[in-house]
Amino acid sequence: MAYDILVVDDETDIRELIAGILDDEGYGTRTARDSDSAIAAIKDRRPSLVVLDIWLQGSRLDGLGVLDVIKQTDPDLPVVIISGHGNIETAVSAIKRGAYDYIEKPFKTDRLIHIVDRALEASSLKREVRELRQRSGEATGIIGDSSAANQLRQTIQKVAGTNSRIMITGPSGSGKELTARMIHDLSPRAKSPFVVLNAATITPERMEEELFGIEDGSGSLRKVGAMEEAHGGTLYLDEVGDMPAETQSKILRVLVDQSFTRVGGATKVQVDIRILSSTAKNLEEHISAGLFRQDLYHRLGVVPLRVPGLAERREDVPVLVAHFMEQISTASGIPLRPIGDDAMAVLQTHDWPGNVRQLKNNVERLLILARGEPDSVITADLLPAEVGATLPNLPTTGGGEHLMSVPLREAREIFERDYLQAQIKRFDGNISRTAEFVGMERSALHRKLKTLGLS
Ligand SMILES: Nc1ncnc2c1ncn2[C@@H]1O[C@H](COP(=O)(O)OP(=O)(O)OP(=O)(O)O)[C@@H](O)[C@H]1O
Repeated sequence: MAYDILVVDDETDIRELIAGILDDEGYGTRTARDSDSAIAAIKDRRPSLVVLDIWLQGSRLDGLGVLDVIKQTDPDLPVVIISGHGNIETAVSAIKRGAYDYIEKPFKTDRLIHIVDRALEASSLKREVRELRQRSGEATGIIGDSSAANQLRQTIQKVAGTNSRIMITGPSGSGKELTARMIHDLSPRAKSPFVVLNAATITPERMEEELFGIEDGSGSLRKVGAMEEAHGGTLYLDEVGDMPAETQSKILRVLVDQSFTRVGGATKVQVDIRILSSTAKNLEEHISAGLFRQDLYHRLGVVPLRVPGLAERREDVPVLVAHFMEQISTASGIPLRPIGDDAMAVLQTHDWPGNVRQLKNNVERLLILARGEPDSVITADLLPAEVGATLPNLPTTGGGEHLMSVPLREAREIFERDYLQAQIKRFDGNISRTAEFVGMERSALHRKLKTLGLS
């Protein structure tokens, strides 16, 4: 998708000049001459970036005022400030209020392009980091050699290039979201956002504001919803069967004309999105029970795609285990451990009701808990009871508790210490860069390090 840059300046010459330069660079541009039309243009459709004059004569708000509105409603929208010569103080104050950078008038074309490029790069990087963090070290592809995994990859390849809507079905933890991400990553929309909305975790009262955003009484944008955030990209509706009936009708309307109104608003917002949905439930039963609209089901599931549970592809277990071990070890610095044949046999014969997610959690726990014994092979007796191993001679923690009865949450705390230690080392002790990488505020990281006894 081409970038869409909004140029806001009260001086027509400068406005047209900036828009012209950016157009020549291949960016799409829109322009606004005052604060109200700028806010209206943003409300109309979220731009990729705003180039904003600081003065805006004759406007209700000056540039800083517009900047404040943007940062309150959409803090991730990058803003480049145009300031008058010798106005460094105001420009610096703009940066403190959240602008990405500023450029002084008169400016050189190259400098404008350079700053805009950098701001766009930083914001897509920011988004990538956020998405990566959401994935929290997840696989970048479907791992597995079974014919079921091969077939799944082939189907993903086939449907990715089309714009068709897809209903992904399969049991919980089987890889539906991963499948949706792969479809997005392989599609022409890959450079635009992939936005996840999990209907099972949002209360019916908040569903519409999460999907469509909010406008207040005066028509100002208060919150960007998932539909708008996904503009140009893909919206993944997880557990779509849990959508309240009223929201289902509204989604149906979006599918028909690719536009919607925000909660509390009247203006139509046009979006270009591809919708992928998923369900672990039997939606046909939901339809018979009158809980899900049949017409919506057909429109969302133009292409149905089923992700098989792990019990249907046991041959994938060894390669998944190896993959997760490596992933966790790389992220945390915990050394890899070889896994014994007996343990692997147990893992491969287990039924995995929680599918790949459950297997992954167990691998994580094994790696963390086996880390005290360098080079030791992970044996079946280290496996948790629910996985079906016999548990004689369990190693014990300092407190005398059985290691495998340590809940994953506590195991993760042990893991967290190693993880943070490894990241700090990686960034040569630089706390700011570590904090940015692990997605924490600097002060929060400091506190965490203290609690963990690391500082
Ligand atoms: N074939 C696979 N290869 C590598 N990793 C996988 C695979 N399948 C699933 N995973 C990983 O397992 C975890 C669960 O997968 P995912 O979240 O995609 O499942 P889901 O079916 O969407 O779950 P839910 O129904 O709970 O939403 C994720 O960490 C994912 O990266």
